Order: sequence, then C-alpha cells, then structure tokens
Amino acid sequence: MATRVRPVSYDKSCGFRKLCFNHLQMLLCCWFGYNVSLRVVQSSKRCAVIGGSGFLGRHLVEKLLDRGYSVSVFDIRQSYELPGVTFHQGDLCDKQTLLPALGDVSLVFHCASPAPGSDNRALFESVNIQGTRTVIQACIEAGVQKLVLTSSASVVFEGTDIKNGREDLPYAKKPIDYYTETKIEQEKLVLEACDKKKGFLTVAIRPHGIFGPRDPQLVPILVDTARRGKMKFIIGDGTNLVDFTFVENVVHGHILAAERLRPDSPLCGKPYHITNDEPVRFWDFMSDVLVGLGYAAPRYRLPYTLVYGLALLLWLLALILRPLVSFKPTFTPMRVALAGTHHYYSCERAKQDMGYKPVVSLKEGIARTVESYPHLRRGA
Ligand SMILES: NC(=O)C1=CN([C@@H]2O[C@H](COP(=O)(O)OP(=O)(O)OC[C@H]3O[C@@H](n4cnc5c(N)ncnc54)[C@H](OP(=O)(O)O)[C@@H]3O)[C@@H](O)[C@H]2O)C=CC1
Ligand SMILES: CC(C)=CCC[C@@H](C)[C@H]1CC[C@H]2C3=C(CC[C@]12C)[C@@]1(C)CCC(=O)C[C@@H]1CC3
Repeated sequence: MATRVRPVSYDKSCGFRKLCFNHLQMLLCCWFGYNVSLRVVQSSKRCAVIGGSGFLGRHLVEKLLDRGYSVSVFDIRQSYELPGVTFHQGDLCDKQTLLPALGDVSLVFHCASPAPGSDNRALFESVNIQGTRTVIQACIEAGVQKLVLTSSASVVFEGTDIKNGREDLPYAKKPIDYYTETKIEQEKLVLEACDKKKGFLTVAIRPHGIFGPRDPQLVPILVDTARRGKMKFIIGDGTNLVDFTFVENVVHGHILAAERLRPDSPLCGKPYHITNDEPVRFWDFMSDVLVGLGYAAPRYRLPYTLVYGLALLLWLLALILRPLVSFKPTFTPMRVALAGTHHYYSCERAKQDMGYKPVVSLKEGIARTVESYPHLRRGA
C-alpha cells in the first residue's frame, strides 16, 4: 500500500507541481503572448485625431476606442478624459507641438477647424490652409502612412441648387463664405499630398449637415432662434431637399475610409461624400427637431427671393455700420441660401469603393439627438 501510496502521493505532489508549473507557464505565455499581440495591435491600431476634442472628433475617438484603437488626441483645448486616450494640447499650426502627438502613429484623422460661424478670415486661412500644410509636413516627418481629412460637401456649393451632387462637381468658384473658401484649399492640399511611392496615402471625407448629441451648432442655433420667436417662417415653398447626416454615420465613413485606404485601393487622393443617404426637406427636419423639443414648427411662407434680398441688405448695412455698431443678423445671405435651396449629395462612390452604408437612420438619429438635449427643451 505504502509503496503504492508514496508514489501516488509523490505523483500527486509531482502532478501538483507540474500543474502549478503548467499553470505558471500558461499564465506567463498568456501574459507575454497577450502583451506581444497587444503591442502588435497597438502599433497597427494606434492613431491620432487632430481636433479630437470637438463635436465630430470626440465621437470619432469614442468609436475608435470601441474598435480597439488607442488614440492620441491633438487639439487646442482638452474637453474630456478617457482611458486609452493621450491628450496633446496645442495649435496645429505649430509643428513642434504637433510632432509628439504623431509619434508611433500610422494613421491620422484631421478634423480640426475654426467654427464656420466665425468671420475671422485670417484665422480660417492660418488654421485651415497654413495649418493643414503643417499637418502634412508633420505627418511625413513622423512617418505617418495615412491621413484622413474631414472636408465638407460645401466645397462645391455656391448658394444655388445641388441635387444628388457627385464628387466630380467642380470646386465652387464663388464659395458661400471664407470658411468654405479655406476648406477648398485644405482639401486640395491633402489630396495632392497623396504619394504612393513615398508610402503616404490621403483621402478626404465630405460630410454635410452633421447633427447628433453634443453638437454645439445646429440644434443650439435652431433653439435659440425659436426662443427669440424667429422660427415662425418657412423660406421658399418648403420643399427644398437637404442632407442632414447623423454624426455616427460620418464617423463610420471616416473609419471605413481609413481601413480601406491602401496603395492598391481606389480611395487614394480622392474625396468622398458621406451622408445619411436620405435627403429630407430642410423645413421638415427643422420642424421635427423643434417639435421634438416642445417648440412650434414654422408655419408661414415667405418668398425665397424676398428673404434673400432682405438678408443681403441687412448684411450690407452691418458691414457699413461696423465701425459704429456691431450686430450679427440671424438671417445672413449664406443661412438663407442654406435654408431655401436644394443641397443634397450622392454617396454612391463611398458605397462602391468602401462599402459604405449609413448605420443610423435619419428618424433614429433625430430621436437620439432630441433626447440628448433635455436642457434645450421648451420651458427647461
Ligand atoms: N459640423 C458640421 O456640420 C460639418 C463639419 N465639417 C468639418 O468637420 C470637422 C469637425 O467639425 P466639428 O466637429 O463640427 O467642429 P468643432 O468646432 O466641434 O471641432 C473642431 C475642433 O478643432 C479645434 N481646433 C480649432 N482650431 C484649432 C487649432 N488651430 N489647433 C488645434 N485644434 C483646433 C477646435 O477647438 P475650438 O472649439 O477651441 O475652436 C475643436 O475642438 C471640421 O473640419 C469641419 O470643417 C464638415 C461638414 C459639416
Ligand atoms: C444642411 C446644412 C449645411 C446645415 C448646416 C447647419 C447650419 C448652417 C444650419 C443649422 C441651423 C440652421 C438655421 C438657419 C440657417 C441654417 C442653419 C444655421 C436659419 C437661420 C435659416 C433662417 C430661419 O428661418 C431660421 C433658421 C434657424 C436655423
């Protein structure tokens, strides 16, 4: 028995030790293996988002984290903290500040821009044009392989109807504002920088009318106008179709473009419209958001040419009186044109080349947006 027991107990302890050893081995293997694979994932899935503190940028960062990327954010301000995100604060016009944010990064998203509402021409020029030159130089110096720019569908809009516009429409000769003028130059710079031989690939995403939770513009401007009692009128006959694009669809388009951008893919050096693929009547969209937040929908019709003429007059008056009084009219010619014309775009090219398909419908997008603004509800 003893002889049987001893070996058994010996075997037992030996088995136990073996078991421990095996476990330890397994744990070590798992740990090192995990670390190695993590490092592989990290180096290939490490990216930077310039403008990552902004509305679109932050949504993009959140989705990238979900998809296993680690993200370096570069922005002039830091608006949040998240695990997996390293923040670098600075002005993108300063290459030396920008470079550390691009270390060990193979993919860069550039979605920084001064807000379109600003009328500071010098700022648009320095950030969108000079700054984008700096971004390109910094990417090349840092060995970045892919640059995805957030451009805008407005680069082809001149204030007159665009129906199902494709990417081959010429750039606007008379852009609607300084912002758009500099977005055109910015897009050209990025697309021209695409160089397969040097291994630096670029693509531009042209979204239109981005909306969604945390948007600081569209819903806040709309509600502010309603609260001031100025959302009573429909400009034109109310049938003009426009693209409003839910932010998660825009993010989806950016990530698809980045992942499909390869030397042999058709994406290199090209612009892509990313929309909800559901053009909607401008005034129906506005009404849905307003009614969802408890405000009345606009009801009375005003002829487009009359309102446009008045807006032009007001704009001229503001310009002449600028040295004496400063006022910002709600009805600028640009806003009237956006509210009273057709401007919707085809996203067929994105569907074909990158398999794009919106992931959130307009109805769902509006519902989620309305829900996210409890503080903008009527009476709040
Ligand atoms: N929103 C829309 O409907 C559309 C947007 N786009 C484009 O999408 C991009 C993102 O837009 P959106 O998220 O709405 O804009 P946001 O203003 O919310 O985000 C842009 C971010 O860039 C930052 N930024 C501005 N200047 C600099 C600078 N010099 N250096 C570093 N960071 C800077 C901004 O900081 P700060 O806020 O302090 O200025 C902000 O955090 C832009 O390129 C815009 O042109 C295109 C079509 C439609
Ligand atoms: C589709 C697209 C390019 C949208 C861009 C967003 C903004 C330009 C719009 C968001 C809220 C809109 C708005 C007006 C114009 C266009 C917006 C600023 C009006 C000022 C148009 C005239 C009105 O009757 C009031 C509107 C308030 C909301």
